[in-house]
Amino acid sequence: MKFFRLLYEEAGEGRLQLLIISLVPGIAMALVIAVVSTVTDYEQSEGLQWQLLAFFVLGCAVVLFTMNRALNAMTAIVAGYLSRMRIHIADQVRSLNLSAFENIGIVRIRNAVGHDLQTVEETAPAVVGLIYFTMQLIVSAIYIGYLSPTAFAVTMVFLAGAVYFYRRSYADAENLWRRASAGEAAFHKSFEHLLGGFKEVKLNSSRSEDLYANYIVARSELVEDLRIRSGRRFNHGQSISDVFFYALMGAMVFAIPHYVTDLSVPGKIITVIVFSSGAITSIVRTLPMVSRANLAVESLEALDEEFARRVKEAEKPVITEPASLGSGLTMRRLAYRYDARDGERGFSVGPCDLDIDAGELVFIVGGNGSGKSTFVKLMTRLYEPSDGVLLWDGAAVANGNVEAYRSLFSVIFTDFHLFDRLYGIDDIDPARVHALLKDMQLADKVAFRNGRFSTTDLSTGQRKRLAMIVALLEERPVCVFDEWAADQDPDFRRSYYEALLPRLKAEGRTVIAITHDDRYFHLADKLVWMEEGRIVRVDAPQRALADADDGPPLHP
Ligand SMILES: Nc1ncnc2c1ncn2[C@@H]1O[C@H](COP(=O)(O)OP(=O)(O)OP(=O)(O)O)[C@@H](O)[C@H]1O
Repeated sequence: MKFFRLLYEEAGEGRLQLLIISLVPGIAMALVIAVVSTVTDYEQSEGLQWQLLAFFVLGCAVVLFTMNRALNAMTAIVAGYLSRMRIHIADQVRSLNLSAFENIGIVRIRNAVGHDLQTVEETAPAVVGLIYFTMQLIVSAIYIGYLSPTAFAVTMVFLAGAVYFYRRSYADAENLWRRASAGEAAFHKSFEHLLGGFKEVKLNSSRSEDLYANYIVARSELVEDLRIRSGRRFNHGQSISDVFFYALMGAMVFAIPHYVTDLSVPGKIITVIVFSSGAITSIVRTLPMVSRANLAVESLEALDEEFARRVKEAEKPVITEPASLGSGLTMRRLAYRYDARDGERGFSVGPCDLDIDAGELVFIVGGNGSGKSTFVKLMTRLYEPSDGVLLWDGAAVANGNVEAYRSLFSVIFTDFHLFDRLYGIDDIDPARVHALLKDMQLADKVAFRNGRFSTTDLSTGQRKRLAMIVALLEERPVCVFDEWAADQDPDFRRSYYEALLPRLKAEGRTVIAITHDDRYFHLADKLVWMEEGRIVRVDAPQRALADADDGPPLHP
């Protein structure tokens, strides 16, 4: 079982010690039960049996002490595993390239960090109990064998029957639980739509009803049905093992006395079996938990394998020196294709040929869905090209320099994320931040204290202005803005095109902006037209204007 293997591996050097302190309480408890069972031999005339009392007290003390140690050790192991896995998953996620991240999906990663790790954490202490009760049963069985080989043989036959039938039910139950887990993932997807699309759902009652009734309720009920069926199979297994158990008791009371000479033996055996019933019940209750933890470990391992397949060593984040752009960027037959989904071919961008000179102001324009954002993700090397070359100052962007290359860019995507603090930007001059807040007309809304903004609860346009402040503070040589002005009022929009972008250019930065604002197209050094994923034309409006100022063009 993967779950046990995981605990074994996580225990590391201390695994032998853990095994011993997990085995000891079960053995000690079985010995205590053996002492208790001798009550049938009790003779009042013999007085208090000091030896047995001492044995009893010592046994109980050993159980308490070693059980406590075993539980503490298991807690430490599992806490270490949890922390290590969380850190590992975060590290793997930041090492993925964007397409790998999109293909794995946020829901799956959240499920691993939340549900799967939590299941492992909750189940691990139960394993100590499982070992304890199993040992108790084994030693009790040996004790029964010592009292009467016949009774031992009968016990083993009944026990084998119970285990056989329980395992059959258990396998069915586990399959049903596996299907329930898959259904659970589908349910969470629908539920994410309810949370993420709360406003849209609130405003549209038929959407609300459809999402609720046909997806959330339907998927939840499917999971409910599978869980009930799975639970029933588990319970069925438990009931059958109980039948064997009662039959065993019956055999001890009504049959075994005919085969033993010492009539105190059946009484002792029954005492042991009665105690064992508690152990069997606990084991039977723990097994479904272990089964769920096993599925959780399977899913964590599958995710980890996917990470291993997709994380490219060369893409692992490394702290790089601030990069600079000397001559510019060159793209030759650069291409990218999204993976096919549901039998549909993925959208492709390219092959694209483009030169962006350092210090240029470049506008990328084109209809919706023409591939502008995808092209920018490819150019910034968030997506790995499926074909072609990308040159940075004449040198190919390849495995060794991709991290450094990415550090050229400050990007504001349309679906940008505002962080709670300025991660990775040291030595910030608060006066500079304050001046930028004033420039962006946010000074009365947002303050900058202790390295963080006082709030990010702002309007869409204001949030974008705050994102712009962060981008400017990064002081990267290339700024990329994806339809930044789309949510700004006309004044801000004008000052973005007529003041901010030219200022960035004047500072020597290269600016690449995706835009639909044709009234400002003339400001660009290069106007890159995209259609259906391809660059169909590149204009040079500023050069055209300069040429017009210099007199009539040579080739009208
Ligand atoms: N994460 C994704 N996975 C698969 N396909 C995608 C993904 N994102 C975009 N696409 C595909 O790429 C096409 C181009 O999308 P893209 O966002 O690049 O266009 P755009 O020109 O920026 O559009 P807009 O002007 O509307 O922002 C889309 O029509 C879609 O089919």
